[in-house]
Amino acid sequence: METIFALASAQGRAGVAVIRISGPDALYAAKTLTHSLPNDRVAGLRSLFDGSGALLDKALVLCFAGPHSFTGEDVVEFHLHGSIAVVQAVMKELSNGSSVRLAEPGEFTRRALENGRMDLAQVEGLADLIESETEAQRVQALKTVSGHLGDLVEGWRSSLIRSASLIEATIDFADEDVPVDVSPEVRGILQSVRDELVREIDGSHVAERIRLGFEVAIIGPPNAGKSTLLNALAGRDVAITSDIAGTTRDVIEVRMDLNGLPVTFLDTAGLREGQDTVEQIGIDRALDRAKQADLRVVLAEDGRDFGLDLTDDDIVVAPKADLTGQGISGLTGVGVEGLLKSVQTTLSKRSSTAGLATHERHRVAMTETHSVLRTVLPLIDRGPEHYDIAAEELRTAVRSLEALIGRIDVENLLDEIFASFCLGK
Ligand SMILES: Nc1nc2c(ncn2[C@@H]2O[C@H](COP(=O)(O)OP(=O)(O)OP(=O)(O)O)[C@@H](O)[C@H]2O)c(=O)[nH]1
Ligand SMILES: [K+]
Ligand SMILES: [Mg+2]
Repeated sequence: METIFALASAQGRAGVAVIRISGPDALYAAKTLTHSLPNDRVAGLRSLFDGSGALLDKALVLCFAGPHSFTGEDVVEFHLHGSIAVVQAVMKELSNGSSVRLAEPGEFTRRALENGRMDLAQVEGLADLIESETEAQRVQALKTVSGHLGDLVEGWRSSLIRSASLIEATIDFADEDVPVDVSPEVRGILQSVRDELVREIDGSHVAERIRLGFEVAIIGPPNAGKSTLLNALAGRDVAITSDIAGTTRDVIEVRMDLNGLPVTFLDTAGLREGQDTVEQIGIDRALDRAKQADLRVVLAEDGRDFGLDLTDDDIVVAPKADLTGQGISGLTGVGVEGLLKSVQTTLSKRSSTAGLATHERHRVAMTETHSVLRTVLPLIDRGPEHYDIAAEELRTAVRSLEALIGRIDVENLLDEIFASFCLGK
């Protein structure tokens, strides 16, 4: 195993910059610069020297002997002065050593996974935590990093293995006069796994929205004031507004943090019979995005739904309240605060149903498992002559769950997952 190093903190000027070294030669490589190392897990101030004995920086040095480290290997961290030149000098000195090389993006985490320090869902959670921009995203990602999903899946996995073993034992003793009837126990176990799967599959949709952000589409007829409203929501001039009907054509997105919830507001083309091809394309896009959005804000007086099958949660509000005395006005700001409140209330109510699974990959694996259980449960009811095939099906489901937490079939997933990691993680 090669020893790797990388800047673990962000590029550029900062109070502190952290360089991390991991691998069998980590302690040796660090000692080449510091001449002496502090005790394991105790921070020590050290001078760092280059090969000719010139001072590179004074740094806080931390050693973590494997396997009790992030990667599971020997790890050393240099907490340097956060200067571009200092980081460059120390990186250069490390590169000069023959025993270490620069890490690839995500390589530290990859080693943590390979050494069993994290499961695959935790790795995804870590990537999400690094990406997190709002409070709800932080809280959710931290839950994933803590391994709650892995624990749940491990529980399902052992339940399925136990069920398979129970029915396999019955097959082996099928010749005996009075084989024990395992079906009540197996049925009980499988039903409870099935119910938990349903709950988690349901909850994964909202969890995924929290991870990626909710979308709220502003729609309505031309000149209703949609772009003006978007600008008021954003607090800056994002979209072009004018008294010309059909001003907006592309969908314009503004990301916001609504009291911890990640929400993207979409300004869209005014809905009418398009006057030209380009406007019509914009209108088609508007309808498309409005359909896919988590919530719609309809800026219209007459309660038209534009063929969108509005839900109870969708908000219909009259425009230009300053002229009519009711509704909302992007121009004066009347009702804008209230709109943000009701969007937030609706989405945070929805968020409370979020489950532990946060990625489509999780949902696919759980759905596969669920569909196996739907096949297996009737087989159990139909009696021991069907146990053979039931046990085989259960083994398939076990493999889906193992793939979810990365016990098997990880290789093809890793590159994709780690592609999103930054250098030094
Ligand atoms: N009095 C008043 N005028 C408004 C209000 N909101 C927008 N307007 C005006 O209405 C006109 C249209 O506003 P836009 O924001 O461009 O309307 P839009 O719905 O985005 O229009 P399209 O993009 O063409 O569909 C502009 O002249 C705005 O200044 C409002 O709350 N009150
Ligand atoms: K307009
Ligand atoms: Mg507009």
